[in-house]
Formats: sequence, C-alpha cells, structure tokens
Amino acid sequence: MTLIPTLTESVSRARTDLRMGLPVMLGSYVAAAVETLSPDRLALMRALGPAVLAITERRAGTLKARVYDGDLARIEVPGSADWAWLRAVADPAGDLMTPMKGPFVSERGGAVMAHRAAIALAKSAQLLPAALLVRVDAPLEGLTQLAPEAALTQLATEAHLAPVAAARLPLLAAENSKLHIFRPDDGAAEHYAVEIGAPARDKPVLARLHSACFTGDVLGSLKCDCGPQLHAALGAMGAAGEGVLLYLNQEGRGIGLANKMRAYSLQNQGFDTVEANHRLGFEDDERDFRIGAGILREMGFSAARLMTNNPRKVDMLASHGIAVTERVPLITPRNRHNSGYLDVKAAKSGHLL
Ligand SMILES: Nc1nc2c(ncn2[C@@H]2O[C@H](COP(=O)(O)OP(=O)(O)OP(=O)(O)O)[C@@H](O)[C@H]2O)c(=O)[nH]1
Ligand SMILES: [Zn+2]
Repeated sequence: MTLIPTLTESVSRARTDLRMGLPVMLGSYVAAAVETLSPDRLALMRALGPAVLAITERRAGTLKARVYDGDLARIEVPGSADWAWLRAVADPAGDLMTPMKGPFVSERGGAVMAHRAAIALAKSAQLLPAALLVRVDAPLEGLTQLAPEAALTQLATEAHLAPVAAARLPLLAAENSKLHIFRPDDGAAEHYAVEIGAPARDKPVLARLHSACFTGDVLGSLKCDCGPQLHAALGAMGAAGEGVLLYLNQEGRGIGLANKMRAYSLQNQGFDTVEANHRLGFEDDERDFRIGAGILREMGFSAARLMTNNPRKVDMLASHGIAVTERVPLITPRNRHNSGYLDVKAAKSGHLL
C-alpha cells in the first residue's frame, strides 16, 4: 500500500479534472474535454503543437467526417479554427443553423489509444464526447498522468459496490421499507436500493432496476414513462409485501442530465430519442447494466422476477449472476407527449410495449 494514487484513483481524478476544464496527460498527449476547455487554456494547448479533435464515430456520421479508427475519428484542427469552431464540432445544438462546418480532414494511421481514452473519460465525466489532444515530447508537470490502455481497461472494469448506510424509511407505497446506499470503488456515483418488506434471499425477488430520471421521477415530466413506472413498481412491491427497487444514478441512459437536456433540445428540432443521442456522439444507451446485478448480489440475492419491458436488462442480469425466473411487464399509460417516445423504444430499442 502506498499513498500515491492507484490507477483507479488516477482515473477518477482525471474525470474530475476534465469536468473542471483541466487537461490530463494520456501517454504523450495532453488531452482536454472540449465542453469545459476555456479559450485561454485552448490557446495554451495550441501553443504546444498541432491539435487533433477526437470525436465518436456517431458524431462523425452526423458531420460527414471520415472515420478510419472504427469507433472514433481524429479530425485535424485547422490553424484558423477557434474555440467556437471546436465547440460547434462537438455540440450539435447549432447543426441545423450552421450545417456546413467542414470539410473535415481525418487523420489515418498512427496511435489512437490516447484519443479513445480521452473520449471514454469525457463520457464517464458525462460531458460531450469530444476531446482535444496535442502530442508533447515530455509530460506536463502537475497534470494527472495516465497510460491510455490502462485507463481504458480501468474504465471498462466492473466497479465493486459496497454498502455504506441503511435505515428504515416508511413509504407511501409500503410502510415497511428500508433505503440502502451503495458506493462504488471507482469514485463514480452512488446508487440506492429500496428494500420493501424482508424478501427471502434464497427465492427469486420481485425486483426493479430503475434508472434515474430527474425530469420524470421528481418533476412529473410527461415526456417519458419513468415517473409512473417508478411509482407502479413501488406500488406492486407494496401490494406484494416485498421487493427490491434499485435506483441507479444513470440519468439519461447514462449520459447525464445536461446531455439529456441537449438531447431533448434536439428532439424539439424533430429528432427522436435515439437519433438525438447519436447526433450528440453517444450510443443509444450508455448505461452500465452490471451495476444492478452487482448490488443484488451484494444484498444476497441470486434470482429475480424482474419488472421491465427491456429484454437487454433480463439478459444482462442473467449474464452477471442473477437468474431471471420471470419478466414482469411494467406498462404505464400513454399520453400525447410520451407516445412517440414509447413507439421509438419499441421500434429501435427492443422494448416490449
Ligand atoms: N438520453 C435520453 N435518456 C432518456 C430520454 N428519456 C428518458 N431517458 C432516460 O432513460 C432512462 C430510462 O430508460 P428507458 O429506456 O425509459 O427504460 P429502460 O430502463 O431501458 O426499460 P424499462 O425497464 O422497461 O423501464 C432514464 O435514465 C431516463 O432518464 C431521452 O429522450 N434521452
Ligand atoms: Zn424519464
């Protein structure tokens, strides 16, 4: 044991650095998230050498930029490009107003791991998935240092979630309830489990893996079905006298609330929920579905009757140590605001609605 940060701790630091607008060292590259990089720091980075903008294959598809690296594209930053140019490539907010930002010149061949790690870090910081990189001869002192391959491996590693606190919490849906808090060992967000009654550990538990939706759960948004699903699941568990509802802090299918609002803004321009994620540079669903299985295992469960309309959740639990003995549908009423969203989930995301 040493007081020097471990790889996990350095990755967590790097995530915080990028959120603050501070670059990090990825191998021999200085890397910064475009979303938080200030014009001053941009100027300092550009003084170090030629800059490259790394964007995802999804964002490149919208911009019609060539993709030679599979999941990402490395775009040369022209000498004349300023902060607004970088921002416009990274953020689709102005795509329809100013459609022609190119032509873009994509780099081909050469090292790409630092670029991939920078995008993965930006995603894990819930920023726009776009990073500026400049190659340097010697690492810059004082910046968080990471080896790109190791950072990528760490970001893909399943976190262990440890119980930190639990207390009785009488709910409208079930007076005999308890709230448990779980903290991951990778410095990312905590997740919660609502335990209703005292479900036996050796039988399939009635379970719901609910993904955070501030707009639906708290504000009663009509755009999605999250709020009604949350309350229907708690109600069903209350009626059954037992169950476990996991509240997973993976807002916006893992892209975070700010990016979800960017996606909503694109939906106001006419794109559907999946297209909006792609235009921002994200996959349809960026959630880590292993977290739910990890918490259920940690609580002592090995089988569930899972309340969901999403077959991917069933497959994921099954492949991470929780047998799903039954899928319990969780259908809530449609309204004129969420009907299109539910149709897209059924058509594009495989939801059984
Ligand atoms: N990115 C994005 N996230 C959304 C949008 N609408 C809702 N969400 C998020 O989607 C998550 C819920 O996922 P859903 O796809 O509705 O449902 P599911 O969890 O896959 O499946 P069920 O178990 O059947 O509910 C929550 O994290 C919401 O914040 C949207 O338009 N864009
Ligand atoms: Zn929602």
